[in-house]
Amino acid sequence: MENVFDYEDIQLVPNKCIVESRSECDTSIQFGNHTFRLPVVPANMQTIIDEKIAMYLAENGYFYIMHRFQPEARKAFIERMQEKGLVTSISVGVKPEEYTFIEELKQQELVPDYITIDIAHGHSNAVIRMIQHIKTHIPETFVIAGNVGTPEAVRELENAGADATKVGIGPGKVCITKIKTGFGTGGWQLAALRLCGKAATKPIIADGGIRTHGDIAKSVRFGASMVMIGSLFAGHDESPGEVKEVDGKVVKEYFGSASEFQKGERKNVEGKKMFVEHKGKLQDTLIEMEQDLQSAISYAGGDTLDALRHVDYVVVKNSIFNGDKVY
Ligand SMILES: NC(=O)C1=CN([C@@H]2O[C@H](COP(=O)(O)OP(=O)(O)OC[C@H]3O[C@@H](n4cnc5c(N)ncnc54)[C@H](OP(=O)(O)O)[C@@H]3O)[C@@H](O)[C@H]2O)C=CC1
Ligand SMILES: Nc1nc2c(ncn2[C@@H]2O[C@H](COP(=O)(O)O)[C@@H](O)[C@H]2O)c(=O)[nH]1
Repeated sequence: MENVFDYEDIQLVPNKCIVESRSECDTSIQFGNHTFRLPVVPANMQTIIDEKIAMYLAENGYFYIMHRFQPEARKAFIERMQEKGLVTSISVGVKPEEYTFIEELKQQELVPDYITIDIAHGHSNAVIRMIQHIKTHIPETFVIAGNVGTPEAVRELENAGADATKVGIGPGKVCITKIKTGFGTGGWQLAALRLCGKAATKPIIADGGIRTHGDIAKSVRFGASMVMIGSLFAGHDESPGEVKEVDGKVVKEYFGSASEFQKGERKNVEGKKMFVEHKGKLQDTLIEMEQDLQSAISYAGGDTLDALRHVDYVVVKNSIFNGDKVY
């Protein structure tokens, strides 16, 4: 495979600025039937999102995807969001009970705006069958299918009816898939995104491996409509998860959805737990992301996200931080 690189190997090349202030740059994105403030979505993981955060995000114009690890809570969640006129966005798996769940959503008029099929190895007949099941029973729902790491998988899931595909096998901060199986896009996630983006005819979500806000701009440059982020959203005041003090510093837990902490057993474990430094308010991070992305758009020489999609780039293998550890 040629042209393999990751986020830290790439720098985007600036164009002449067309705005007087970065605040003129518009970071909004249309995704499905809705427009969101940022092309960013917190990962659908139990230590990243809960109902309170989902509501905050929806009320403030951000996209969200609720996780699927409290399956029995999903209907009441949809109901509460619908009562408030908010976007509804949930996750499902592929086990037999999930088929019944989809049928019940239809019968009980609890059709969500977005459903994400959240599976480790999304290039599979199990995911194709679930896409088709959702599209048969609730065709109006926007279906995000994943995760995948190849152009073939993107095409196959799109052909099965997916409205968007999620790209990233193993680049995540708490991922150990690459170590346990030897497979994935870890270390070349941005190049995999580029290949998938070229094959896609519908939106793609870049998932995993985002370590700096600049990586969001790079993801958009290489084809992402939306960027899913876990670790940068972990550790906030609002983040679910255990808090503790280590060496006088407050830290919060962040664990993988395929970790034994999530699964409750040590079987097919492909995720780990770590503690991240406490980061303050989620709102402050979202605002900083928006400002950094506005700045990126200004360097791209435009005033909307589209400007980022056409900028030139250079490969500066492992050198953009000049040896500094910035994250
Ligand atoms: N983005 C990523 O790189 C990764 C993400 N994850 C996250 O971990 C969570 C758990 O994922 P997952 O294990 O798929 O969910 P589930 O535990 O719900 O498994 C879903 C179904 O797929 C089967 N399955 C899982 N992996 C494979 C595989 N490699 N080959 C064949 N069948 C498989 C499972 O059977 P059985 O368990 O019996 O094999 C099960 O029937 C998800 O939230 C996922 O996003 C996990 C790993 C990688
Ligand atoms: N291989 C695994 N990947 C996982 C697991 N739990 C979540 N994930 C993926 O990571 C991203 C978040 O990545 P980050 O670099 O932003 O922290 C998340 O969206 C999932 O796709 C897991 O247990 N194993």
